[in-house]
Amino acid sequence: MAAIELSHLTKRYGDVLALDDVSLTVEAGEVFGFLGPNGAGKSTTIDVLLDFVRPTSGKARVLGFDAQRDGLDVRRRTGVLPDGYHVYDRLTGRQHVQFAVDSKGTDDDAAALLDRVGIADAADRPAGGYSKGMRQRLVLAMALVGEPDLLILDEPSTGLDPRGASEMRDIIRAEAARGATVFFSSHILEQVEAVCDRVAIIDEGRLVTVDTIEGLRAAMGDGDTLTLTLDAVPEGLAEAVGAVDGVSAVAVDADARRVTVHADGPAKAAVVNAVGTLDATVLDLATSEASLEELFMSATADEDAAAPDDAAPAEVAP
Ligand SMILES: Nc1ncnc2c1ncn2[C@@H]1O[C@H](COP(=O)(O)OP(=O)(O)OP(=O)(O)O)[C@@H](O)[C@H]1O
Repeated sequence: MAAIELSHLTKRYGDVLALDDVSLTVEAGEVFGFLGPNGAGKSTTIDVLLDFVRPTSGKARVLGFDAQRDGLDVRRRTGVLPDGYHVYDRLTGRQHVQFAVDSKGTDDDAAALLDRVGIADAADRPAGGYSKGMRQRLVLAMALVGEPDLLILDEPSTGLDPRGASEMRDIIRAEAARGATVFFSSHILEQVEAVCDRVAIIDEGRLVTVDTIEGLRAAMGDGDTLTLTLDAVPEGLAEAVGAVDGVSAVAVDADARRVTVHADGPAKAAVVNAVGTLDATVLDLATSEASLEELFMSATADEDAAAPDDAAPAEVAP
């Protein structure tokens, strides 16, 4: 059974088309990343899944239930870390988690959950005095109550330091290992890359792509960045390298005597050969995989900006 099934989901707020005909299936047990820039429609999608917002048209099924008709059933089996959750200043961390335990009617141990998210020491302090990261951890503990079948995490790393973000990833992995489906939104790409089975990219309400990270990389084609350090920058370097088949961008840093090239696999050797025909010696050579950041920028860029111009290679930052 699919954990989440969106079919032709559309949401309008007056003139704003927040979701535009979004169809998407998340399988049970998947860790699924929902990526997109600010205002893309991520929170709106999550709000529809939880029936906080009604779609203008289209359908959402969650854990086999109609999200709009059986919202209560969905919420009973789902743990949610909402965007911008406000804690109750005067209640302690323990009271918050106990409240979630009582509301869901489970027998979870509040202290154990607070320990799991790393704030056991602060369990009996009022949450009003918690830092942003501690609040985020507290709300995560509440989301974990009752071993939910589905965890919906809206920007889960907000406010977390690197260690907190790493612990968040460990918890996501552990929840998936237990059999839960995890659906989380983010614009922090490393978070997604580190834990996700698949990723959807949404932009301006439209689903741009749904794929694995590896699939995304393969689809982008012109994968790698090649950096050559030379003994000198010869005349016509950018032109010679830019003319190589498979090169999509060239940048020359004359001061550092460095040329950075965006090229597909076979083109890399041809680039080195092209430099060899000029009056220059290659002192050093480094390649790196296209980062998810580049993939994301490329997937959400305007079509004009995304398309490399073969005739005149665009500059890329070295
Ligand atoms: N209640 C609302 N009334 C009017 N417009 C709204 C409302 N909620 C969202 N929108 C608009 O819908 C679009 C999608 O917003 P949404 O909050 O879903 O984006 P998001 O991807 O979650 O963004 P962010 O990463 O900034 O949280 C935006 O243009 C936003 O201004």
